[in-house]
Amino acid sequence: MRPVGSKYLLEEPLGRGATGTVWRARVGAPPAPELVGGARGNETAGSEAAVAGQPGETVAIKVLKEELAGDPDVVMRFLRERSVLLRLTHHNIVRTRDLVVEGDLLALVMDLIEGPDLHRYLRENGPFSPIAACLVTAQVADALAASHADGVVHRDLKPANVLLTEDENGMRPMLTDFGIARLADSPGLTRTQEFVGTPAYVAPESAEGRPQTSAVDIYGAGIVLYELVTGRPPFSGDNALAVLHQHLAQDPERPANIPNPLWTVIERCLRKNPDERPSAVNLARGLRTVADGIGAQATPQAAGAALGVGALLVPDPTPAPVPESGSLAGGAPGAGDSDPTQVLPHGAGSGAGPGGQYDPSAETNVLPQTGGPGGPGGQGPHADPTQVMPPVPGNPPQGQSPQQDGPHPWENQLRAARDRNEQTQFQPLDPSMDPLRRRPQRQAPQPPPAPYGQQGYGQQGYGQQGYGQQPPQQYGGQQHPGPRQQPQQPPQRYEPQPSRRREPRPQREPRPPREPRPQREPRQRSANPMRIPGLGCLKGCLFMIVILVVAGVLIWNFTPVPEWWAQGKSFWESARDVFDQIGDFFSKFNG
Ligand SMILES: Nc1ncnc2c1ncn2[C@@H]1O[C@H](COP(=O)(O)OP(=O)(O)OP(=O)(O)O)[C@@H](O)[C@H]1O
Repeated sequence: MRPVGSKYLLEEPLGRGATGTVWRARVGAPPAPELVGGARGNETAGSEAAVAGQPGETVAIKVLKEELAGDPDVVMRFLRERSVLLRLTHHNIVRTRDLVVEGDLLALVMDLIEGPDLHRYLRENGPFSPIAACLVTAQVADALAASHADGVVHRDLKPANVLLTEDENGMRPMLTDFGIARLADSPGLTRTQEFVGTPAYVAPESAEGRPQTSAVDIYGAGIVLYELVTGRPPFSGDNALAVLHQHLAQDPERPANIPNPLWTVIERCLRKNPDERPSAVNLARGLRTVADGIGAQATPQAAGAALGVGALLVPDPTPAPVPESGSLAGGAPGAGDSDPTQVLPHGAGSGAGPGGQYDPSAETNVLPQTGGPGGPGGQGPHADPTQVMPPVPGNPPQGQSPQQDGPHPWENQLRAARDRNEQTQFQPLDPSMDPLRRRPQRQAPQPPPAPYGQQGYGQQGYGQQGYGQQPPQQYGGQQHPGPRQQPQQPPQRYEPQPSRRREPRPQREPRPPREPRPQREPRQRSANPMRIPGLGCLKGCLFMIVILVVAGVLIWNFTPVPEWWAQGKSFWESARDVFDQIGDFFSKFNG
């Protein structure tokens, strides 16, 4: 096990994304009291306290990729975002417990969520019923409302970033990866042309490089909602550029099974103009109204309210702005038109018609060439637009940014944060056990999903035939039969099942708390504890004097110096004599 920070031990990788690897980890023994004191002394001003975990408690730790951790801008953002992320607590947000800076390692410590993510759940269980989709997305919107109120925009909302856990009310979606898009959005990284993003969920303004606000998250929520009811995102294409272009220019196709009120919500969220999208609060309210009104058992009033949901979907008059809006595709206006990350022409905005004017070959310096399936970023005819874009090959060396030339403005904070974490109690570590040396493998492809009823989250869960038909009590105790349900079935709750994502493992014994180490005697330099100031220097002087005396005696006895001295010759005359004698010697020898 590898220690991270002063108190975390990485155990096993849970998965890897574009920005780093998530590990299951354990809180280790608390650091010695004097170290804790030292740590507090170094805490950066104004930062929130990290969540103190219990020894043995399991957590999830996202270790950011090296190229992120090596970028001074990312480190700067990491430090700046610390208090924001630690403050962000909500029922539907995965809590960030700590941010660790240790040497070149940056890591986010989070609560460990045992359930699958929504992407995996969808793949294994198929689409949700409209009611279930509304209720899940409403909770995601709750999380967004809380974060937007705090000025935090997620910017990478997608099913893979919604983890599913369960509580006494049933399954609970929890939004994770807050702030990660912001960290990855470093000028240094975008300059090296690494595109970090997921084309299927990118809002038009992000794709086009316009300023972004919290409305990008509403767009992402609209895509997620669409995907929950249909099983696929609305826009797909041969390559990422084609997908991005559809976000800009194409309206989503309406599937047959979507009730009118639900389509109203989706259509509003997917408006190209961010100012026309509802606020997160209104989205949550609208979705619950729709869920109440579209079931077979809905009252006439609820059905009427659902039909009028459009009136509820009022846009946010003051959307939270995305600071330093370096976009996925290009710089915000004013941010520098020469931004090499520009991929889509500014002119190809919402007004651009299908088949618009943009020439993919002209703006591929960020997006990978669509050279073919399997090629970097070339996603082929069956490309999955939900995949994170791979980095472009042939990038210049990572982590170069202008700030690297001079001292970074956040250097002091960085040093303080590193000091704070550098009291790690290192334990002897078998290299073969070091999880950071073993590159975590992608999880093996899962077997095709078993039929409903045999799955962990299947029939009794949130799936197409589960949650949607028998929503849990928390939603007013009413049943909301969706179009695909059989209303006669007794209400079913989501039963906790072992996650299909990870093999069940034997319960570990909690480690007994470590014995306090015996206090060590302070180190002494000599047997004599009394220190005489200047003694070291005096010893050196005496030693030099002895050497000079010995050298003098040797020169006097074994060289002709005393002779020269007696004859009163100068140094140069003596030296000339010596050379003459040597010359005579050799001429005699030759003769
Ligand atoms: N707090 C957590 N608890 C348990 N598992 C988690 C947690 N956070 C992430 N995971 C899992 O770790 C895996 C990788 O997560 P990560 O966020 O890195 O992936 P991603 O969202 O696909 O990528 P990225 O957001 O970097 O583009 C996912 O399968 C996710 O389900």
